[in-house]
Amino acid sequence: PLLSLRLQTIGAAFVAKVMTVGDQTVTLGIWDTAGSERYEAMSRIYYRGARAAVVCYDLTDGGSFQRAKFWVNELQNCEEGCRIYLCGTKSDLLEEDRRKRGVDFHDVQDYADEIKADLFETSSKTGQSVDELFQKVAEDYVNFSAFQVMTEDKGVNLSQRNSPYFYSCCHH
Ligand SMILES: Nc1nc2c(ncn2[C@@H]2O[C@H](COP(=O)(O)OP(=O)(O)OP(=O)(O)O)[C@@H](O)[C@H]2O)c(=O)[nH]1
Repeated sequence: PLLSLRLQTIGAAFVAKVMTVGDQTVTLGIWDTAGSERYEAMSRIYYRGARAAVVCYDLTDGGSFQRAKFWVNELQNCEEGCRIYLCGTKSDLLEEDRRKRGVDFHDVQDYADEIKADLFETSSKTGQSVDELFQKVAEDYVNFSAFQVMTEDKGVNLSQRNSPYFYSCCHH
């Protein structure tokens, strides 16, 4: 094309997605934060208190996987109650040509095991595995919250500002 326009995320975009898990309805509040390091401080504001983070990298770009590790470290250091999902994007390009894979699948799988993250390979173009990813996020949220309620003595004190429930982006 003569003119190629690519909109970069500045700050964050928000969408609410209503999901069904068994007989429960869960509304995921999803913030799409800027991947660029330039907006690093701003992204931090949006994921504070998040219960789940989908860390994306481009399956055709090894460097993007290294940058994804930076965000995983950030989350591990700052967000104890946040489950991490690794998401390799643009899987449609690999369907076209396997040689385009820039990150070895087994290396990512090993890393995912190490950080106890689930791993998905998705395509925004074809929609491949996108629904599965968000369904897993919702299911884990429901199951993990149920487990947490069972193991907590007397519920949750919402007046505690550092309570993960206070900032939770997901709610029933
Ligand atoms: N083939 C293919 N191209 C994609 C896919 N997802 C994104 N792209 C392309 O990759 C480029 C970057 O996509 P974005 O969605 O803007 O990437 P981003 O990581 O959100 O970037 P920031 O907004 O800067 O954080 C665009 O040219 C998209 O068209 C995909 O699933 N398949």
